[in-house]
Amino acid sequence: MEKLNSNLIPLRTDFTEKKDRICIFGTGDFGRSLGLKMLQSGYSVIYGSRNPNAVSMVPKGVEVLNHAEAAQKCSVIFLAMHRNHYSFLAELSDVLQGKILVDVSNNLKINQYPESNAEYLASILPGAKVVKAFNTVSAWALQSGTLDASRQVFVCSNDNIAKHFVMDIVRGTGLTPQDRGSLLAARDVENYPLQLFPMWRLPMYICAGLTVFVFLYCVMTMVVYTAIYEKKDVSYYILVTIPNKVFPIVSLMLLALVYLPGVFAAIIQLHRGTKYSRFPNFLDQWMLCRKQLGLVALAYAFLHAIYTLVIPIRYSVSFRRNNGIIEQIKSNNTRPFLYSSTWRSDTYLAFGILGFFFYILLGITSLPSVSNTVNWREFRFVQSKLGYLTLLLCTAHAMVYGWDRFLIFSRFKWYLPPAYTLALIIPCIVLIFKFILITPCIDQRITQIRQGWERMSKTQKDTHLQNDNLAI
Ligand SMILES: NC(=O)C1=CN([C@@H]2O[C@H](COP(=O)(O)OP(=O)(O)OC[C@H]3O[C@@H](n4cnc5c(N)ncnc54)[C@H](OP(=O)(O)O)[C@@H]3O)[C@@H](O)[C@H]2O)C=CC1
Ligand SMILES: [Cu+2]
Repeated sequence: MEKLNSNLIPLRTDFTEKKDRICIFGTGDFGRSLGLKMLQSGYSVIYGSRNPNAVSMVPKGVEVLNHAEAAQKCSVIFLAMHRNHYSFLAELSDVLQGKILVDVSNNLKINQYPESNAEYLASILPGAKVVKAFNTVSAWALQSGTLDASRQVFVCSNDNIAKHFVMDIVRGTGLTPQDRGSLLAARDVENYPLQLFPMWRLPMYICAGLTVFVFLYCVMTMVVYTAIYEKKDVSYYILVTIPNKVFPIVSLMLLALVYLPGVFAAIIQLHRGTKYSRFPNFLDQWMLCRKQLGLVALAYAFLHAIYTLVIPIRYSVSFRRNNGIIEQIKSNNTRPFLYSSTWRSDTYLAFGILGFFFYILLGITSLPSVSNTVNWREFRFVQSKLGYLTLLLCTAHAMVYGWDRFLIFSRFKWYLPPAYTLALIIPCIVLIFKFILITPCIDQRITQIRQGWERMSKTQKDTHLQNDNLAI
């Protein structure tokens, strides 16, 4: 304790100039914007530049000195320059000894260098306290004050005190610091601004692939087939009828794909008899993007609902309806009221509405602001139990809608089933396996595996049995 205090106290007194003086090396875009922001937030700013006398455009009222002079006056120095210029800092190692150096740099490509810029800086100046921060906010955002994107600033360093000091500066400028740990995290922090929706990429590819496939399949089975074999032109299906098949079909497939990896994982665990082994890489990736898959599925379900609502106002539909009435009048023959059709249409509509309702509920609970208000068990209950219920209702909705058009009743050839029968394959697999997995003996086995039963000692097993109610 004694030793710890003697280490900490002198350091803290070193940096008592909080809200006082901050040094920025580099008078480029970022250096100028950061300086302005610091001034507005109540800090005084000194710039370190190669040509102190030739510098223009820096905020009014700031001092511009050469690097060594500027560094001497401050204990915190922001390096607003590119990594390839860091080498000259080695000459300043004496004056930078013990100072906090904030590395704000970004690269042009992900993993451009073998080590992160911050670690590289720390290797050039072993005597300085390197902190990675501010690289996730743009110069433009700092200057305009409209931080449209994230206000979060990731901060990491091997020196805890220096890190917390910089986190206070971040707070002082109205931004939100997020502690990312040691400099080992710097590589991820540097890659972060270069990423473009990394978690959305796989779901988007899957969604685009399925959409194109189902669309072409529908065009072939509905438009081309009818044109060739029935000599009828129904190409107008392409704008509403076919999209209103593609959206629900792909939505149902995607929702099933959210739950399929869970089934695979359970089967793998059952097969291996332990949960202490890694899943194949593809399954890991798949598990990680389930939320995004679910949200795309929800968006498609929305489109399906909207497309369905416009059906009555379509010309082709009202024409057929009116024509039907005229036919009946002309032939003086009233069609009978079909109870089976009433039941069928009401059933699939009811399943559809309830399925859509739970779909939306699932989407809402995945929003961070909502999921923060429920505990882990509640979240799991909603996402898993309600998720399967949604899948069940939506699958039932599709089955009842098209049951008479199923494979064997299809007017198409057996090798060209209607697209929605294809769509039912994955949901049915998931639901059947889920049903098998929740049967008591298999469920118990999975719970044992998840609790690492085999690896436990007798006493551990006893405690587990006592705590059984708490088990997942
Ligand atoms: N622009 C942005 O939106 C963001 C930038 N960053 C990072 O901030 C850093 C600076 O970016 P930015 O301001 O846009 O870049 P600029 O090219 O606009 O400015 C870089 C500054 O570095 C200094 N410099 C240039 N060459 C040398 C050298 N050979 N030796 C020493 N100093 C040199 C110069 O300052 P002087 O002439 O005064 O010496 C120059 O103005 C980069 O690492 C970038 O990745 C991070 C987040 C956002
Ligand atoms: Cu539907």
